[in-house]
Amino acid sequence: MVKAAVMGAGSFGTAYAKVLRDAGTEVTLWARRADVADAVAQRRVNPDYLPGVRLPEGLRATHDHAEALDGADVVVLAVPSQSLRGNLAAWSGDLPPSATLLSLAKGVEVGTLMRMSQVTAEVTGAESDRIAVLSGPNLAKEIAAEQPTATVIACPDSVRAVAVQRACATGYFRPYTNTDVTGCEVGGACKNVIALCSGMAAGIGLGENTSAAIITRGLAEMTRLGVALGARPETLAGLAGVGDLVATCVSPLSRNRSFGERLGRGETLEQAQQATHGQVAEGVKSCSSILELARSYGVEMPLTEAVHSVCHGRIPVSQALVQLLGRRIKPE
Ligand SMILES: NC(=O)c1ccc[n+]([C@@H]2O[C@H](COP(=O)([O-])OP(=O)(O)OC[C@H]3O[C@@H](n4cnc5c(N)ncnc54)[C@H](O)[C@@H]3O)[C@@H](O)[C@H]2O)c1
Ligand SMILES: O=P(O)(O)OC[C@H](O)CO
Repeated sequence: MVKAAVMGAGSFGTAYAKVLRDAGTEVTLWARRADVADAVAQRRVNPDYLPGVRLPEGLRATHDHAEALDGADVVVLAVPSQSLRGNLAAWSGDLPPSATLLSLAKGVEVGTLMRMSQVTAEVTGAESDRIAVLSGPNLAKEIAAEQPTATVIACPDSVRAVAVQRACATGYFRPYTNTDVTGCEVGGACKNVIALCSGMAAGIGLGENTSAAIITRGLAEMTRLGVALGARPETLAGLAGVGDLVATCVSPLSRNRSFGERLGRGETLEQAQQATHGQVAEGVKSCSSILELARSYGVEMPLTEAVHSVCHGRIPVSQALVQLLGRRIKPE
């Protein structure tokens, strides 16, 4: 039986641990907080992150990272992107040397401008064929409710991708494989920023024409960046690109969209942050790193630029809108 360590017991780490366990994989979930590990191990619940969800029998949980990692074939990295480097450094002495390292995080590191697979390679020294990413339209609460969900598992080594695919395929969770790690990571990181934008538009009262324009032009700008970084455009047209973009831009369950909506309604960044109750809206930080990355490749990302101006330049959403619509008109 495949053995997995899921490192991070937030919403998605917990939901994906359930998927793996439901698929027949042996799973240990590592929680940063001892009380969360105890709740999962003893009562089969994670009330802070997935309230109301009954977790499967046989799902182990611990607060001790070495215990979770011991003998794992797959190590699932389920912490927020800006904390991945620090967490990996703390775990690196205990990572099994031939395990597949599977990142669930959707972001670009501030400062280094690295994608999560690059951070993982740098910190652990693992070869790129051992590093995989999972990305797609995967709202944790819907997965935990066992609603039909598809995703993409990307790894340069297709044998490893298929092994992870088999370890998490269930009646409600359908993983596809891909070798385009860059495309999946660019899609996952950029869609959070576009979802912030979509939420901002909804928050100031705009309707579906605007929403559709943001999603479509958001796809165009994330595809431009992906291609510049070596991704395949087909990946951005798939589940990890347009699929995730649509789910995140339209769902009230998305933390990024909800965060943007609060800003659109006139709340400050601090007020919106407080309302997340400690959960991550990854796009707030990644809009800076993505924008810097895009500029370094000469790629235009006007929606990302607008989100960055609102979040970090502190301009009102209405002013960002005027700036966007004042851009030079051009062919599609
Ligand atoms: N929630 C979803 O629906 C979903 C779906 C797909 C991908 N993701 C991605 O998965 C990653 C994790 O998201 P999540 O929803 O599980 O996040 P979350 O905010 O619900 O939980 C984060 C978890 O990481 C732990 N953690 C460890 N070190 C941390 C640190 N230094 N700072 C903050 N938290 C730390 C927290 O204790 C917590 O258990 C993100 O990159 C997110 O974009 C989330
Ligand atoms: O809640 P969000 O905005 O972090 O989005 C969750 C997932 O990434 C959707 O696929």
